[in-house]
Amino acid sequence: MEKRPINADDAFVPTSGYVQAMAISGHSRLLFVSGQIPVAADGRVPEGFEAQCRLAWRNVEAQLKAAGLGLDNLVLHRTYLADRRHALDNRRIRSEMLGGRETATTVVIAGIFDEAWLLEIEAIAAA
Ligand SMILES: CC(=[NH2+])C(=O)[O-]
Repeated sequence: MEKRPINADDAFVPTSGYVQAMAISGHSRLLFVSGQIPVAADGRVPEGFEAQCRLAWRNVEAQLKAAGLGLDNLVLHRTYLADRRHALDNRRIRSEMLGGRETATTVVIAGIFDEAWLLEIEAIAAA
């Protein structure tokens, strides 16, 4: 499978850890990951955005792993933030959790299902 990042020359080029588009070819499997929430396997919801963001990403990675995939397979992810004030921390933590990997992405400020959850992350991966 080949992933080819695309940033059109005649449009805004992001500098915050994502690409404007991702072309994939030669893949045989797609994985659609539901919104991953900041809830641990034991039902615990950690305090604060930093801990919740890291946990939601670990949950994304767990779903990828369960399907025999990993972070290198990510093509697109979409993050729903409960509050715009978390936007810059979200970028920083996302970049750390992805080890600098850049994919197509969207960040939306939204009401999350449970008020205790400060974000939710859905993803698409290919292999
Ligand atoms: C995609 C986007 N708005 C961000 O902050 O990474």
